[in-house]
Amino acid sequence: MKVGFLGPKATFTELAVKKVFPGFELEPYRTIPESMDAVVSEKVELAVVPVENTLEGTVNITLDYLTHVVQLPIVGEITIPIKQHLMVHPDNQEMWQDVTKVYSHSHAIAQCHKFLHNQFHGVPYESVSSTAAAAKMVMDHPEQRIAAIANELAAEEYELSIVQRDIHDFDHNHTRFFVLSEKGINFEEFSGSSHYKTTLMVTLPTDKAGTLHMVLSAFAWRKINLSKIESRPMKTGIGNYFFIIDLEMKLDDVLIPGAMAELEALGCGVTLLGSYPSKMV
Ligand SMILES: O=C(O)C(=O)Cc1ccccc1
Repeated sequence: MKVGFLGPKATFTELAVKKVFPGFELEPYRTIPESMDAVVSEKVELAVVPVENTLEGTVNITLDYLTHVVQLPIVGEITIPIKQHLMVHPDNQEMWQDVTKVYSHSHAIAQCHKFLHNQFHGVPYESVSSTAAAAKMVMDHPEQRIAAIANELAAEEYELSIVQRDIHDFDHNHTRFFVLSEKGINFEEFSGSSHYKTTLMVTLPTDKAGTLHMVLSAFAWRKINLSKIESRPMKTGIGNYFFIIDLEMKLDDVLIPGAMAELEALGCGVTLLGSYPSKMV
């Protein structure tokens, strides 16, 4: 089975993939949407995509592409700890404090804002497609005094020197990844986890006051725990939003279908994005 992921080699996404799919054939893609397209066009059986980080919140491109462009079932969730390190080309190791630019993925830069503000005040940073792409760029340009923020594996892969370890601003830095597949993968087998979540996409009717309150109460009186509710733009006009709601339970025959029917009776649109085991590595 082939797994698509945000490349190049040694991204955090690849780390997440390797934790639960060791020995699988890996196919790196330049962007998150390209890795999802590869599932649709059957170049890979599944894709693993970052969806939320503890420090920086939702990876908007992932949720937006999943809700607006491709319809891929979420079959699993992987959460891994994230440790960010600052790395330079070995030629520039001695003068690492004189770097003229820092490259990384926008989420990684955001996770290290305090560090960058204190240690590299005034030094510009630039976001690139992934942390590993930044590391590769530093490897390819020893003549430039640039640094990358990336993980340990990237430092090894691209033969860079880590000059500052653990530069993320808060200790509890984790990222959640979705496993997407149309192949009816049983993620419980791969992850060994039987802790399930269910994710719904809910649109509200435009003309009714208090609908969000009623949506929440449909879950509340059934004692269905919500682990996340996120609003995202419908992209149809200012103020038009839909909701992504994560429920802390497996899709059953009674409670979730009952709640979904209640939301539909309120005039909401409800789509099941997946009911899947959640693995914390
Ligand atoms: O750029 C990467 O390595 C990714 O996999 C995306 C990402 C970036 C920062 C934290 C978690 C995932």
